[in-house]
Amino acid sequence: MGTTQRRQGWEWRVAGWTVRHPGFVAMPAAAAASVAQFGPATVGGAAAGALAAGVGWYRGHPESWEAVVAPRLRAVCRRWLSRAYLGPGWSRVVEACGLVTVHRVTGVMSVPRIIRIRSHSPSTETVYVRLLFGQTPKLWEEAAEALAVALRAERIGVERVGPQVIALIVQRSEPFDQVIVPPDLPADADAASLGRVYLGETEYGSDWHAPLIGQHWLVSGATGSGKNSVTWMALRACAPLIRDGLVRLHVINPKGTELNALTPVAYRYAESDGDIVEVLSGFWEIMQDRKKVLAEQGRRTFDMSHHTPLDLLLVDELGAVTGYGDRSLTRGAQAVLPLILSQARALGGTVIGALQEPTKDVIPQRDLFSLRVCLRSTSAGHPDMVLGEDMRRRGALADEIPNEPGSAGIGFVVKQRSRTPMRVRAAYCDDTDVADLVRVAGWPHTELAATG
Ligand SMILES: Nc1ncnc2c1ncn2[C@@H]1O[C@H](COP(=O)(O)OP(=O)(O)OP(=O)(O)O)[C@@H](O)[C@H]1O
Repeated sequence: MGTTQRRQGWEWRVAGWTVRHPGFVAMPAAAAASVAQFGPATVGGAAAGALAAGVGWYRGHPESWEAVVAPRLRAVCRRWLSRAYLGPGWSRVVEACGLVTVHRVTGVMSVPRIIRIRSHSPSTETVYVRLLFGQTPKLWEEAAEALAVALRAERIGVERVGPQVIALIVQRSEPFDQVIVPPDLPADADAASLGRVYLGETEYGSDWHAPLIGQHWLVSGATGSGKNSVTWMALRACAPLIRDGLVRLHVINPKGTELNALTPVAYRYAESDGDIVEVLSGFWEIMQDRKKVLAEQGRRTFDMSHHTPLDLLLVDELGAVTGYGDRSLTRGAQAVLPLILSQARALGGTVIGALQEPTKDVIPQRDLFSLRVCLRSTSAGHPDMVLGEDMRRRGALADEIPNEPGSAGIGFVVKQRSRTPMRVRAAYCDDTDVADLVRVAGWPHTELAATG
């Protein structure tokens, strides 16, 4: 086929645009047809009625308006009123960031097309883009910082959506400007759901949930980043189950701070090196016994019951326990912790570990933690270390979360399906909430609480 320097005719380009955006033709056409059919007064009356209904909805039921209408309205405004996403503006942005291609012979510039925009929260929008022939998602990941400057965004994450399609997560401002208040404690064991524990909110304005049963969680963050808020939210979900003996807490608290509030409700509690090794070994023995019980019962999966409760191991300062603590401690911990992490999930053992400095030697078997949360970190290498390779480049800028009290509890997790980082904020339990939790979880058999 020959090569020409002529561009495609404008009428073809207009026709293509119209096919891609049928609403722009269909809506005026429908309005004109309605006026012709029913007369301007009837159509005007219907439009005024619809407007009044919209205003009524906006004023009368803000929650459903925010959930249903606001994201759509925001998306339309961003798409068609923001100059950055309109034809020439978007071309300028992607050209400046080196994301266009230029035909070798004709010199015609091809611009990646915006397929659609979604805006689930006022601070964040998701821009779906069709890649040009020869482009890779990685190219866009590498240009993310330049794109953020060009679009005047705080952060841009790049998510692979499908063949030739990526989503740019454009964070315009901090989505979390308020402390998130935890929901009420579950009234009884039936109301507690460990398959879907409420942890806080996501940058899209939706609730952040994670399963606890059959999982291990890892929370990493610099000092003062709010690591314990994730642990407290897990414990809130468990409170009535702890009271009823369906969940048992094994608490390892080398720093001796904050988690010591759990002493009255812990099944086992340890602060000193010797006690820590003993609690870890005891936990592993329980798991081995559980293996026998399940085998005797001919069961392959664990069901929470009084006979086989969920054993929840909380390890504050995992780094000290596995890495930089006294040798007798780290050697003892390393003898059993990898076994616990690899085998306990199916046996009704769950681990929640918190650490400050995520390095290879202090995170034992990172991939065995199914939920990994990276709160504010002190190094650009930490997000990848905790969340997985390339996560910082895809937008998990945990090292850029400001070091100030207003940012505590904010961090990143990885969306399971798309392997993309998502900004989240954990709800915050203050001292009164912790006291309530301990009161509700108050276990009648505290005399069994062992070490510590
Ligand atoms: N989820 C949250 N939302 C809002 N503020 C929070 C949240 N979590 C903690 N904070 C605030 O941040 C402060 C520090 O939190 P916290 O001590 O739990 O951090 P940390 O990561 O456990 O620190 P360290 O490693 O030093 O123990 C708390 O006193 C509280 O005021």
